[in-house]
Parts: sequence; C-alpha cells; structure tokens
Amino acid sequence: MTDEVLALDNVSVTRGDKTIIDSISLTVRDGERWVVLGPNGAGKTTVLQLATGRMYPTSGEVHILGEKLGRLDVAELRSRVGLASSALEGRIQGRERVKDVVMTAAYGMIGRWREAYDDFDETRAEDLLAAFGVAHLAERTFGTLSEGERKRVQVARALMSDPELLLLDEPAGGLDLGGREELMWALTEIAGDHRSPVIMLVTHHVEEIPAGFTHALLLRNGKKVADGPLEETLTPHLLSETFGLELEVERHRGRWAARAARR
Ligand SMILES: Nc1ncnc2c1ncn2[C@@H]1O[C@H](COP(=O)(O)OP(=O)(O)OP(=O)(O)O)[C@@H](O)[C@H]1O
Repeated sequence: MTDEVLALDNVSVTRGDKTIIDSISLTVRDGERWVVLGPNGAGKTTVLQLATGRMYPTSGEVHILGEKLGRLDVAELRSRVGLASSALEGRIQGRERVKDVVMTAAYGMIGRWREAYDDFDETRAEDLLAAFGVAHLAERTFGTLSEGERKRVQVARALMSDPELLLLDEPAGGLDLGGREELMWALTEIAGDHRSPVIMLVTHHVEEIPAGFTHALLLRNGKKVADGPLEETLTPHLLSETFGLELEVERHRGRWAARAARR
C-alpha cells in the first residue's frame, strides 16, 4: 500500500515546438489539499489535465491512485477522480435539471439518459447541493443559473461519485465577493473532513485558497518554481518569482493575501 494519490515523475508536455510543462516532478499524498498557483499560461490547467488521466505526457511518467497512467480504465477514472472545470461546464446541457447534473456524475455521465437512480443517489445529490448552499435550485434547469450558482453545482457534481481525488479548475473564477467567500467556506469544511478526497485546486489568486489547504505547487512558464507545505511555498520571495513582480504576502486566520510591494 502506498499513500501516493498522484505522482508526476519528470513530466513534460510539448505541443508543436512549445514546451508547456517542463520536467515537473510532484508527489501528492493522502490527506493533502493542494493549490496550483501561477500566472496566465503557466501550465496549471495542463497539470490538472494530467491528473485526470485524460492527457498523456510527452515524456516522463504519471501515476494516478497508485497506478501508472494507462492501467486504470476510463470509466474507473471517471468515478475515482472528480473534476470541475469550465471546459466540463460547457458540455452540460442548459435544459438539464440541476439535481440531474449532480446525480449523473455517480455514473460518470453527462446528461441523463435511461439510468435508474435510487434514493441513495437522490439524497446524496440533495445533500451535496445543500452543502454548497444551492439546494433550493435542485429543480431548476442548469441554463437558468448564474455563473456563481453553476460553479457551486459543479463542485457538488464533482463530489457525487465520492472520488479519491477532487480536481477543481478555478472554482472561484467569475464569482462575486459573497459567492467566493461562500465557496471558500464550503471548501474549508471539505478540506477539514478526513473522509474527503485529496484536493487539487487551480487558481491565480492566493485569496482563493480556502483555509485548511496544506500544500502548493507554484508554476511559471511551464516550470515548477516550488512545491511543498503552504508556509514554505507562499513566501514573498517564491510568490514574487512565480508572478514576476515583487509581492508582499500576508496570512490571516488561515487565509492568504498578496499585493505588489510598494515601490
Ligand atoms: N494545444 C496547444 N498548443 C499550443 N499551446 C498550447 C496548447 N495547449 C495549451 N497551450 C499553451 O500552454 C500554456 C499553458 O496552458 P495552461 O492552460 O495549462 O495554462 P494555465 O496556467 O492554466 O493558464 P490560465 O491561467 O491562463 O488558464 C499556455 O501558454 C497555452 O497557450
């Protein structure tokens, strides 16, 4: 038995003559909650795609849930790895009932067909919607929701199959302040529950790291700047290197803030 949930070993991804991930190694273990941080184009989404098992590296090895990439079949990966991303959101039909959007993830499906769901699935979907403060939207159609409501429904959906690895690509992107903070509280609760999956959350902003997160991967231009516990990685020096400008960093009650250092 190993407690490694995700391991990248000297992984590179190239597209044409562009190296978008450059020799990255990373080990993510049981119980950890990771944030993947970096500026636009740093390679954050690509790392998350590798972790879904749906993208293969150009070189190096990826192990997901203790298996070398390719050994787990796609259906198994879909239920053991939960994903919320804007690309996935784009594949959800606007006319789909919100509760079905969540429930269909139990079987790794998008869109309801003829599957039979039992009371357990229905109750779990309702509980997850409630955990993200959107239980009242269960009977609405997905297309009628605001952007913030859709984000929360998607995170609920990603948790439906009780995954071992939860991947969230900019879950707070486009949310207003209230929506972001509600999402942060819900994710803090999940982060603090030992039964929760390992989490990897992609963001550009240290303000969008929920309290209770433990580790960070800092990326710039496809290269790893640093990885490790938050206290060791979210330093002014490493964050300034990651974002290419001199930053001041503060931590208050488990949350982080950064701003440009005064000139
Ligand atoms: N198929 C492709 N061909 C060429 N370049 C690509 C391809 N896919 C991604 N890229 C480039 O790889 C880089 C990393 O992309 P990625 O989406 O992983 O970055 P990101 O850190 O998630 O960016 P953002 O914060 O802007 O979403 C970008 O410069 C992007 O343009």
